[in-house]
This record gives sequence, structure tokens and C-alpha cells, in this order.
Amino acid sequence: MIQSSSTPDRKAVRQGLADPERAPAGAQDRFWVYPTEECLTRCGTGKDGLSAKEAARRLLDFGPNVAVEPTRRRILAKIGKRLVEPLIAILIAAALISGATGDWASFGIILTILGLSIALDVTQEHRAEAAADALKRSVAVRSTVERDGKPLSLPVDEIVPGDIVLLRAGDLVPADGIVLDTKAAHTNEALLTGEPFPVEKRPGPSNADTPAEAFNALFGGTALVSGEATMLVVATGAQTRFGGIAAALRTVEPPTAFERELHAFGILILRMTAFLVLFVLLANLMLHRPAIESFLFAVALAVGLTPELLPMIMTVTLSRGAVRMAARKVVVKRLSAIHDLGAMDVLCTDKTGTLTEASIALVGHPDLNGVDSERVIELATVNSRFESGVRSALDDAILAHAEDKSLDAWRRIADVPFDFERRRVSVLAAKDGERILIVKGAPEEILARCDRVDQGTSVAIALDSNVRMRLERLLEEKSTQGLRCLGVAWRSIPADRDRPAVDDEQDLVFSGYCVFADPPKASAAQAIARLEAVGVKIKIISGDAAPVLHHIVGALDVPAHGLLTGAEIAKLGDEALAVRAVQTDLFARVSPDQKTRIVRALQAQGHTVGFIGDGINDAPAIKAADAGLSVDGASDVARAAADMILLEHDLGVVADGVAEGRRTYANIMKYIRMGTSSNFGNMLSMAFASLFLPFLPLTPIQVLLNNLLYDVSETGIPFDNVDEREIARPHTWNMHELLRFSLIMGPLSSVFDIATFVVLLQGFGASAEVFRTGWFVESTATQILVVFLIRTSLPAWISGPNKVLVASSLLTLGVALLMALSPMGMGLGFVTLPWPILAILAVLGAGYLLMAEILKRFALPKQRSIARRYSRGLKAAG
Ligand SMILES: Nc1ncnc2c1ncn2[C@@H]1O[C@H](COP(=O)(O)OP(=O)(O)OP(=O)(O)O)[C@@H](O)[C@H]1O
Ligand SMILES: [Mg+2]
Repeated sequence: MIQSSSTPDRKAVRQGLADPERAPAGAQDRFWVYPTEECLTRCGTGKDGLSAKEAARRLLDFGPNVAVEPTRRRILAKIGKRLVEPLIAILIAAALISGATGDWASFGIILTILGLSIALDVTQEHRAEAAADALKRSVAVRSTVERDGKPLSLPVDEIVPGDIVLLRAGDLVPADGIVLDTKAAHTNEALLTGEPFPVEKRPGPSNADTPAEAFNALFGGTALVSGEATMLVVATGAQTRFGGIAAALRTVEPPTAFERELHAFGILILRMTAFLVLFVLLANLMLHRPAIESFLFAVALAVGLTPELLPMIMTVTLSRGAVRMAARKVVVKRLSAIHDLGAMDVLCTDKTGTLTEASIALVGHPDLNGVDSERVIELATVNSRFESGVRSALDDAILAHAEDKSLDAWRRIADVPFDFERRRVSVLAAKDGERILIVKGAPEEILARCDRVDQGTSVAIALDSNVRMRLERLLEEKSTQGLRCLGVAWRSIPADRDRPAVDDEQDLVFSGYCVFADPPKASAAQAIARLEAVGVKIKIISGDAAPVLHHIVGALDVPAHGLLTGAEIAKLGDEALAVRAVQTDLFARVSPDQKTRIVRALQAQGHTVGFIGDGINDAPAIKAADAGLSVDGASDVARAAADMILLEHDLGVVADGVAEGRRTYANIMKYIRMGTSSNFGNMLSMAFASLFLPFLPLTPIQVLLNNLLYDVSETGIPFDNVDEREIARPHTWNMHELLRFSLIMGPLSSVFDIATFVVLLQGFGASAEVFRTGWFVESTATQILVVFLIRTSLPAWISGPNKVLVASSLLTLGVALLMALSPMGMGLGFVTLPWPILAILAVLGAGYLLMAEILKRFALPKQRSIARRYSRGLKAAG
């Protein structure tokens, strides 16, 4: 029966174990001090967990189980935030002043333009974020929870106090609670306590004062690294210890290098804008122009100059990138990691599953004489069957091989679970009343702890140097064929001992090897060639032995230089490691924290580092890497640490992702180039023209309209196609290149602007209205059309733009012309233009575009040599 449904006293649950009246003195939030039964009653639950109905009620009451409420702003909040941006606020104030002075037309138009541009910004951003969020949810971590007495897999944010959660090695602990039952459960609590080694958990109560000492408590955010545990949840979300820490720190993801550069760049533009606008305002006032109009003109200029769409373009481009990557089987959890993936120039990868098929099969179990021995496989099977830690693919292979063998004669007593530092696992088991400790693990580790060796079925003989050499030769023979080996050994244990320890793993009798085949993945060779061809160096970092790695790179025909082993790395300081890591492509027998050290070392040398892995042992390195990658079937811990999840365990998918990352970057750069050349150039010309003309070159409203149309035309940029040559190398932000671009394209624009001014004024003696209409048409049209030239370093007619960009640009251009040239524009101060002026403007516009096409060769970064290297690489990749 499910107890909870008869205990609907939710208030008591909410007060929970912290209820000061019912709690023992000083217990407060030390929920681990209560006996198990009392904990269950206080949480209004039973060993079968909650009913679905009660859980739903509690979810409403306690809220979702997330440590920090997502900061995703709701639509209204987003609009609100934009309304208080200084420029917008000034414009609103200006509109109100216009209204107060009776100028209702300006009032209406300014507010309409503002409303449209904010709506454009917010809806684009919101839609993009929603799409990216939906993808992210699809790879969210889940937990197995007892509901209605049955185990059910649920997203962790649906867990409530009173839930019973079933945890296995590799799972993340989803909330705070106590263990009801454990099987050799060990957790890593480094996050909470700083303690790097696994701590054992068993049912309580414990009267510990601190979480670190509470052997029966589990804390959300830590990880179960071995064994199994049944957990009663007592606190979720922000009520958890880690939730508290997270909320206190309000940890925001640190910005990526690209975001930092972009921010610095934005500040630069803002400063220039402020300076320019103040200058224009002062000058106009000194020329005794009408104050309000001069002020509005200056503000409109400022609006035109600021790259106000940049954040939106970033979000939309990244989300769009995320959606495209999802189509290529990469799910992005942290959007800005897309940049990191594109900028990545070193990718560290594990071996099993990424470079091999991960269809591991046991192909032999030889003893000292090299012949398959029944005793070796029996011991190995007992060990694999009875161990409580993460059961690895090697264990599965052993169990699959020995499927028909009965282990009825064996009884499990205890074990010392596997860990990646020891690289071995021990099981204490009994057969016919005799207790033996069976140890299996990395052959070197096992051999080093043996002093005797099984000789067939007869008694063990001493493991002298001669025998040791025979065993090592046998191991080498297998390893150089690319076969992985585990050593199997044993020792007797007195009948009264039932808690074995690591110290017992010595004076062992060597029994033999288990030999495994894991064929190399054919597709990996091609993927590696693709990655290397686009400037991503591959480094293989594995816990496996050196000969196996050598065999793999040989079989895949991967060019790999140098090899460092974990033992060698342990002797190197961080600086020495940094130098060696750059030169080395293979890393064997490395421990989990050495994986992290290698990543850090490469980063210290200025590399943007990616790491792909699937094990608990890979998680810290995945977290440390700039682009942390994991795969769909990986352990929770690895998936939680990753920035992106590959739905297919295939390096080819990474290569696709890299291309997407670079595509995203290229499109953002298009927006920035547009801003720094055409838009900036036009606003600049206008600012200075205002000083020399007898009237304002455009009315403030016309400036705002120009800006709005320009913004709309650019909404197609995130969808644009990117030339192959742009994705042929890792991108890095280059201020120098951007400056060169602006210094060539900016003046070009100004030359044509001045020509336009001169022609209109001198050639046609244009009135203020005619001048403004002509200039509006000219500047809006060139500003919009130049995107087709700037978007590519190839000749514009070779590189095809995406149809979304074509549509957004041409439609807005049409609207702009319609507004300026048809009677519709009367209210905006436009007049009909005589056809000679139109013709001249068309010639000038065409001339500008032609010159821009010619000059962009010098303005855009040269990528010819890279493109050539890229196509050569592609050919090499077949
Ligand atoms: N279940 C197990 N029992 C005993 N020893 C094991 C077991 N699993 C792994 N080992 C030992 O630990 C070593 C490191 O583990 P593993 O190969 O999984 O590391 P890794 O760094 O994840 O390697 P990879 O790059 O292949 O993913 C293995 O080579 C093996 O010697
Ligand atoms: Mg692994």
C-alpha cells in the first residue's frame, strides 16, 4: 500500500525535518540524524514511494527540482528590459514631448517604429530560445523514481520530497536525502566538501555535525561512483545544500573568448557613438538649429549607430546553429559552446566507442601456458557478476561469454569496487566454505601484486623473474595485436573476514588473462582525416595500455606522434606537461585527473580544446574543456558535465558540428561587418552633412525608419549560407582584420555619400524635402544591398545567398522604396522625385556597389591558401 496517499499533510512535509518543535535539539537541517522509519513518516511516504497524484500535488507545492531558477526571461520582462535602455527611454521621452507640444504625427510614428523594432527583436530572440530549450530538454538527466510502487524514469526536475529514488553507479544524485539501502555505494562529494576520494554511504542514522561526515546522507549535485543506493528525498531545488551554494554564488557561465571580444567591441562602438552624437548635438545647437529637432536627430543617429540587434542576432544565430546541429545529431546544452566548437583546434578523444566499435568480445582466457583455462574464466565471471561498481563493457563481455556457466556454487560476500586510480576491482566470494578474494584489473597492476601463479589445476608455483617474463611476453603478444587484456588473480581469505580492503590486494596468485577484441571503427579514420583537414588536431587520451593505442592508430591509419603514459605525466610539473602535451598525440594509462591536467595544459598553450568521452572518468576533463562533448548513452555524470551531447557515437558528427560552429561565427561576422561599414558609414556621413547643410539631412523620424528597415533586412543573416572556405579553419576573433575592413569600406561609402550630396544640392538644387527623399532612397538601398557583397569573400555572383536573406533584404528594400516614392510617404516628409534624380541615384548606387565588390578583395581576410589546404584535406579524406 502506498502510505503517502493517506498522509496528505503537506504542511508537515514542507516543514519537513527542519520542524524545530519535533526535531531533536540542534538538529535543524541535519536531516541525517533521524532513524530511517522516522524520516519516512516525516516525509509522509513509504518504502514504495509516492503515488503519482501525491507527487503531482507536491510538485505544485514545492516547485520544480532545479537548483537555481532558470534566468530565462519571460517575454514581458524582455520587453521591459529594452524599454529602460537609455536610448529607447530617451526616444520615448522625445515622443511624449512631441505629443505634449501637439506634434501628434511624430508622437505616433516614433512610438510605432519603436514598437516594431522591439517586437522584432523580442519575438526573434524568444522563438530562437524556445527552440534551443526544447532541444536541451531532450537530453536532460533523468532518474529512476518509485511512483505508485513501480520504478519510473523521470526528468530530475519532477522529483519531490518524499520520493524514493533508485541510484546506480554513474548516476547523479538528483536532490538531498538519506539512503534507505545501499550496495557498496560510494559517492564523489568533491563539489560539496572538497574531498576528492569517493566516500562510502550506508543507512543511518548518523549524528554527524557536517554533511561531509554524514555517511547516510546523499546530496544533490554529487555523483554515485560505485554501487547502488535507494534514496529517500528530503529536500529538492533551492532547498538542497548544493542549491544553496549555487544560489549564493549565482554562478553564471563565464563568457567565451568570442563573447568577451564582442563585448569589448560593442563598448568601443558605444564610446564612438556617444562622442559623435554629443559633437553633432553641440554643433547643431551652436548653428542655432531648433533645439528639440537637433536633439531628436542626435538621438536618432545614436539609435542608428548602436549595433542594438547584436545580442538578438547572436542568440538567433546560435539557436539556429543549435537547431541545425540537432539535425546532424548534436544536441547543444550550452549555446555559446557552439563558438568554442568552431574555434576548437585540438580535440581530445577517448578510445572505446569513439575510435572502436565498442562491441567488445572476450576472445580468450589463457593461463601461464597460453592455453584457455576454465579456472581463469570462472574467477573472472564471479568477479564481474558480483562486483557492485559501474559494470563496464569488459564485464559485459565476460558475462556474455560465460552465459551458460552456473555460479550456484558461489556466494557473494563483499567487494572493493573498481576505481580509475587503482584500475582493478576485488570481489570476496565463498565456494565450498572457502573464502577467496578475486582481483581483476589492468594487467600491470595485477602482476605487480602477485607472488605466485596458478599452474594448470595443480598447486600454485612461485612467480619468479623467469615466469614473470613469460607472462609479460604473453601480454605483449596480445596487446600488439590490439587485443585488450585484464589480469585475473586471487588469494585465500580467513573465514571470519567479511570486509575486504584495498590492502588485501597483495600476495596474490596470478591466474591468467582475459583477452578482448574491440575492432577499430572504420568511420573514425575518415572523421579524423576530416577534422585534421579543417585544422583540428586529434589527441587520444585513454586509460588503456600503450600497445593497444598504437595498434588502433595503426589500424585507422591516423598520423600520431609521441606517447606519454600516466606514470610519466605524474612526474611532470604543469609547465613541463604543457610543452609535452602539445607535441604528443597519444596518452596511455592516464587517470581521470590526469585527463583534466592534459586539457588544462593544452589550454595554457593557447589552444581551444575539445574533449569527448563517455565515462565517469571523463567527466572532469569534459567540464574543463572549452567544448565538452559526450554521447547519448554515456553516464549521467559525463552527460551532465558536457556542453553538447552527440546522439550518435561517431566522430563524423563532431566534424559536422565544427562546421556548424564556424558557420555561426561567419554569420555573426557578417552582421558586424555590415554594422561597421555600410551602416556606420551612412550615419557618419549624415552626422557631418548636418554641419554643412542648411537643413538636417534626414528628419529624426526618417533616420529611425531607415534604421528599422535596415534591421529587418538583416534578420535573414542568421539563416545565410556560408562559403566552404569560411569553415576551413578554426576561427579566431581578429580585431586587426575588422579594422582593415572598416578602414577600406567606410571611406568608400563616404565618397559616394558626398557625391550624392553634391549632385543633389549642386546639380539639382534640391529642396530640403527632395534632398531627404533622395538621400533616404540612396542610403537605405545601398545599405541593404551591400550585404550580398559583404557576405562573401568570393565574387558575389559565385557565392549564393540563402533565400531567407534574399527575401528579408529585397522585401524591406521594396517597402523602403514604396514608402519614399509613393504617396504613402507624404506623412513621413517624403516627396515625389523627378526621374532624372532617380536615374542619377541609381547610377551612383550601382557605382558604389561595383566599387565595393572590387575593394572587398582587399578588405576581407584572404583565405585562398587555406581553402586550397582544405580541399586537399577533403581529397585525402576520400
Ligand atoms: N570492469 C573492470 N574490471 C577490471 N578492470 C577494469 C574494468 N574496467 C576497466 N578496467 C581497467 O581500467 C583501465 C582503464 O579503464 P578504461 O579503459 O575504461 O579507461 P578509459 O580511459 O575510459 O579508456 P577508453 O579511452 O578506452 O575509453 C582498463 O584499461 C582496464 O585495465
Ligand atoms: Mg572510456
